[in-house]
Amino acid sequence: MTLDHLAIATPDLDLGSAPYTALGLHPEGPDEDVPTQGVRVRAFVVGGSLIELLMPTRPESPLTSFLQKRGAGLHHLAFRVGDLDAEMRRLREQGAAFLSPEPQPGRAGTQVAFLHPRWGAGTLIELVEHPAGSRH
Ligand SMILES: CC[C@@H](C(=O)O)C(=O)SCCNC(=O)CCNC(=O)[C@H](O)C(C)(C)COP(=O)(O)OP(=O)(O)OC[C@H]1O[C@@H](n2cnc3c(N)ncnc32)[C@H](O)[C@@H]1OP(=O)(O)O
Ligand SMILES: [Co+2]
Repeated sequence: MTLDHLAIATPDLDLGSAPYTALGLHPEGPDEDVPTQGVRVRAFVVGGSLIELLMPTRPESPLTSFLQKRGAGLHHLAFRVGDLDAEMRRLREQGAAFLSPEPQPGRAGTQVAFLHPRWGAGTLIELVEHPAGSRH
């Protein structure tokens, strides 16, 4: 399993990007809206992983309540899996609690599923399956 991305919550993508651009990182492509999650994403490639900055695009986005309750900063870790359905079945057999019953659309054509932060010992953990042939 590999680390697919770290996600950082920010109220403003340009503000949130400042430390990463100062470090010499560049956005991978244009910002992407993911309406099913209520977020806009800016992704920076770091080695084989991404840092994703997430900004809410509507009041009921999970990022809106996160920013209100906790402020800007690390929001979740995401691990890349080959077969998301199989991995969800395997973890459910061990008692894992997913936040939605089925995989949902993520950025760049991915399918994603989130595990409750309680299961993640205080960290929100996401599993990601990429479409065949994609790098990031
Ligand atoms: C860009 C698209 C996609 C991708 O391709 O990568 C994404 O990453 S989308 C990212 C945004 N989507 C999500 O986060 C979906 C999953 N999240 C949720 O369903 C909710 O955010 C949540 C985790 C269930 C929290 O919902 P909320 O309504 O805010 O509930 P609470 O405030 O009551 O929180 C419950 C509990 O969990 C703790 N918490 C909340 N968020 C986090 C977090 N990001 N990291 C760690 N812990 C978190 C919160 O403090 C509460 O703890 P207790 O008080 O101890 O119960
Ligand atoms: Co994510």
